[in-house]
Amino acid sequence: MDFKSMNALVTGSTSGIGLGIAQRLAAKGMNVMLNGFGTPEQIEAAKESISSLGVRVGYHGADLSKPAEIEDLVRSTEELFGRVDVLVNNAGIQHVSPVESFDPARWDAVIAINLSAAFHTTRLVLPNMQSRNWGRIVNIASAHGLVASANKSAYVAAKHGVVGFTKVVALENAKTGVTCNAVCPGWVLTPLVQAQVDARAHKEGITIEEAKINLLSEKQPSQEFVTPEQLGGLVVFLCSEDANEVRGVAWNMDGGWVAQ
Ligand SMILES: NC(=O)C1=CN([C@@H]2O[C@H](COP(=O)(O)OP(=O)(O)OC[C@H]3O[C@@H](n4cnc5c(N)ncnc54)[C@H](O)[C@@H]3O)[C@@H](O)[C@H]2O)C=CC1
Ligand SMILES: CC(=O)CC(=O)O
Repeated sequence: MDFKSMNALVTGSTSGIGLGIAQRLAAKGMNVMLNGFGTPEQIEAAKESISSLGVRVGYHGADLSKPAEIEDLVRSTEELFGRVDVLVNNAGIQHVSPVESFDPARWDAVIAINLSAAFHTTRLVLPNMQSRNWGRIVNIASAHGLVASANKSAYVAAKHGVVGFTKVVALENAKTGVTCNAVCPGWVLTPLVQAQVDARAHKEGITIEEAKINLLSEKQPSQEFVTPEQLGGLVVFLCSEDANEVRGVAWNMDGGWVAQ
């Protein structure tokens, strides 16, 4: 399988896990369409980190809570590269609150960005993948797609939804060359988690370093953060020929979180 003739769309790839995955795919020779928010400098740096690997790079700022912008993102990627071979649904946000005080607007945003966006991108790329009888869809779920934690109702519901959706897409395409799988990371030290570390340090009156240790100790037996690069390596594997019969899995990479 020649990754060098392939094109990937990675949502939420201006930082964190998405950028790490985009860089690993680009290092294998895939052209990459980036998406996500950020300052012009951040977006330029993300693009440069991909183009410096000798592949083509595009950027589209679609807000994934808006289906019309998702349609434009997919259409623009197909126009730029000719087709989408690999779709990585990665964009996500977090909101932490008990159910009774959970802001309904935050609930809607988490469900839209973390779950519904994956439905929209998938429904839009599938027909062309099916007509070519090849495609890879990788959904970045979470350990929270397999088990729950208090105060994360929307996130846990969305991530469990992503795992369920992944299985359905895998089954509907099981007799084709299109596979769909989920990756379920444990803690990764990205802006999404740094905000929780900072909040914890503030609330408990401890240092940022102590807050990181406490966060890991609670859930992640390895006591080490998973890295975006490691997750990128797993996505590269799921895109390979060796993964032709990996279908509908929810593959955790979580330092032992869900083994407990
Ligand atoms: N950091 C962690 O410990 C874990 C993260 N995840 C998941 O990994 C994915 C990436 O998260 P991180 O890299 O940690 O977070 P991050 O905050 O570093 O990156 C999120 C990305 O999504 C983009 N984004 C946010 N809202 C968007 C919107 N409305 N439209 C388009 N793009 C939007 C951001 O601009 C950014 O590029 C998320 O789905 C998250 O739930 C899963 C397990 C663990
Ligand atoms: C483990 C994750 O998915 C991150 C979180 O719960 O905030």
